[in-house]
Amino acid sequence: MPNSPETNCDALLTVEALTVSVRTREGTANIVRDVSFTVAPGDFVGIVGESGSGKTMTLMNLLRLTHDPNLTVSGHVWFGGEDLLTLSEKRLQEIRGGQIAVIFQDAMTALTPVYTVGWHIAEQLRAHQNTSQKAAHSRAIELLKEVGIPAPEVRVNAYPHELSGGMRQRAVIAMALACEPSILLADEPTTALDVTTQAQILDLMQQLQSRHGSAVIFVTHDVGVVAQAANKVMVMYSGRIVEQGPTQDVLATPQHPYTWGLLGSIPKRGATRRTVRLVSIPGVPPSPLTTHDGCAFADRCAFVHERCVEQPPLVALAKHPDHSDACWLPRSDRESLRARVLVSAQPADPNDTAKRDQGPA
Ligand SMILES: Nc1ncnc2c1ncn2[C@@H]1O[C@H](COP(=O)(O)OP(=O)(O)OP(=O)(O)O)[C@@H](O)[C@H]1O
Repeated sequence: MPNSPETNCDALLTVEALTVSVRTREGTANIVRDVSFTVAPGDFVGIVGESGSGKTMTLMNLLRLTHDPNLTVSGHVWFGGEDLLTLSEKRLQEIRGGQIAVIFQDAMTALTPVYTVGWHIAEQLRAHQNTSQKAAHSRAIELLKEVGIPAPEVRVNAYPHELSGGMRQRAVIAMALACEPSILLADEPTTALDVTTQAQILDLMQQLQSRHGSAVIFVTHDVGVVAQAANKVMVMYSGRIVEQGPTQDVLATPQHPYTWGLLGSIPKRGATRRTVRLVSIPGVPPSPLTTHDGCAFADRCAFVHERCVEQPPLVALAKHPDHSDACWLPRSDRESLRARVLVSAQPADPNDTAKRDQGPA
C-alpha cells in the first residue's frame, strides 16, 4: 500500500488522481478523470460545473458510495492516514455518518418514511457513539433546535412526510451533524427547495460549519452559491478539474475560458432580471464515452488553437500558487480575452434589454 502523502500533513482529506470509469453497452465511459485536491479543516469547497461534468460521481466516490459493479474507481482518498478507496466495507461504514457525513439533494433519500425524525438522528448516535436511547432522544431535540426546526420537542416525533421540504432538509442536516463529523459531503442540498428556503439552508450550513469547525464539500451547478458560501472552488468539465483555487481569486481573475462562460451566465450583483442578459456557453459537453486526447472544452471554446489537441495540465499561477487551471492560452493574453467574454455578457443598453423583455410590440 502506498504511504499517505507527507506533503499534505495539514490536510484533512487528500484526493489523488481520482478516476472513475463505467462499463456500458456502448463502451467505457470516463466520468471522473485524474481529479486531485486537498481539503483543510474548516474549508467550504464548492464543486461547480454543468450537468454531467462529474461532480456527483467525484463526491460519491470519495466515500465509495456508488455500488454499481460496472464502475472502476482508482486513485487515493487519504483521510486520517487511511486510503478510503482501499478500506473494508466495515471500516468505511464506521467512517460514513461518523467522521464523514453526507447530505443528498433529496432529503427523502436519507429518510425512511416509517421512522420518525428523532429515530433517524438517534440511530446515527447509537450506531457511531453507542449513546443510550434516552440520551440520544434528548440530543435529537437539541440538534433539531440547532438547525432551526420550531417546536423540536414535538417535531422529534414527526414522520418525514409531516414536514415541509425545507424542514426535512434541516432534519437531514441535523442527522448529518449528529456525530460531529469532520467532513460533510453535500450534493446539491438546496436544489429541490424554493429560492427563499435555499438561501436559508445555505446560510444554516455556513453557520453550523463555523460553529462545529467541519469541512464541507458542496456540489452545485450554481456559481452564485459558490460565491456566497465557498472559500475554495473547483470548476469541473467533462470529468476533469479545469480550474481550482480560493473562491475570491477564481471569481476575481478566472483563468479558464469555461469558467468565463460559467461566470458570464450568472446575473451580476445588484442586477435585476430586466438588466441582465444571460449568456449560455454555446454547444454541449462531450459524451463521457468520447475519448479525447486533447482539451475536452476545445469544441466549445472561442479561443481554441493548435495546441488544444493535447490535454493541458493544471498549472498554478506564478503569483497565486493555490490557483491553477488547465488551458494552453498564454497567461499574458488571458486578461484581455476574459474582459472580452465577460463584457459581452453585460447588456449593452439596459433600455434595449427592457424593450426586448417586453416582447414584440
Ligand atoms: N452508473 C453510471 N453508468 C453510466 N454513466 C453514468 C453512471 N453514473 C453517472 N454516469 C454519467 O457520468 C457523468 C457524470 O455524472 P455526474 O452525476 O457525476 O454529473 P454531475 O456533474 O453531478 O451532473 P448533475 O449536475 O446533473 O447532477 C454523466 O454523463 C452521467 O450520465
